[in-house]
Amino acid sequence: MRVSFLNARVPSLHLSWIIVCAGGPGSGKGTQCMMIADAFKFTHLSAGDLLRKEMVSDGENGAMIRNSIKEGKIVPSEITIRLIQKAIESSENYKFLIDGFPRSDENRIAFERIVGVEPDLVLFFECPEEEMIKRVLSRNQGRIDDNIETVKKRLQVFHTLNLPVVNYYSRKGKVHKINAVGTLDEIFEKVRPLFAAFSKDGPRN
Ligand SMILES: Nc1ncnc2c1ncn2[C@@H]1O[C@H](COP(=O)(O)OP(=O)(O)O)[C@@H](O)[C@H]1O
Ligand SMILES: Nc1ccn([C@H]2C[C@H](O)[C@@H](COP(=O)(O)OP(=O)(O)O)O2)c(=O)n1
Ligand SMILES: [Mg+2]
Repeated sequence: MRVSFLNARVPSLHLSWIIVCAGGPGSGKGTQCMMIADAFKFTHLSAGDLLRKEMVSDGENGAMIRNSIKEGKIVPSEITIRLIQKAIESSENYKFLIDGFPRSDENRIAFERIVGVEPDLVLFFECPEEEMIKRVLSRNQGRIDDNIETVKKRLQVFHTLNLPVVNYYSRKGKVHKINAVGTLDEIFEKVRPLFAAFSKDGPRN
């Protein structure tokens, strides 16, 4: 177990690789992250999955998280960061793939302030809007936000809040764009070469 670091800048996280996965709803982030995590031994942390788990727990924020997700809005950063930190803390790994976070400049700035690290690489899955809508509406996971009304709101949030984060990291030379149209394997073959640099286990130098 790592040394506890909630609400503190943690030296051990500075020894980890952090890769962020961005893209609109249905662009295939979760699917590719699972394939990457499996092939390259990354710990996959989906911000949406962590929030959905918290939503159904007895925690005090459950109702608020449910409402935000239903409305396609971004949950306050402190809540999401706390869940991500807890997941990192309980891991022995030094390689993290964070899926769907940061999703706004507010998310990003709070993460930098609280955790004190920046991603090493940002994968950005580019997908046409009609394709994203089609995929979300046929996802079939019983999610309260996979309906046309909420998807439209999420696409709006993607343009106004998510893309500025991608643009910020792009200016820092950290973004790698991937065309997200194709079969799962075709997309994974575009992702694979980027991970050659992260194939070693253990702490980074
Ligand atoms: N390349 C692809 N082509 C077609 N369908 C896909 C592709 N990648 C993922 N999907 C499907 O589209 C839906 C959304 O994918 P998901 O990985 O959950 O996206 P995201 O996490 O970006 O919302 C899922 O039902 C998934 O099985
Ligand atoms: N950083 C984040 C990530 C997700 N959320 C909320 C708001 C999002 O619409 C939902 C669902 O996110 P999720 O990443 O699971 O959605 P997609 O995989 O892109 O379809 O969770 C958030 O508030 N903050
Ligand atoms: Mg997802």
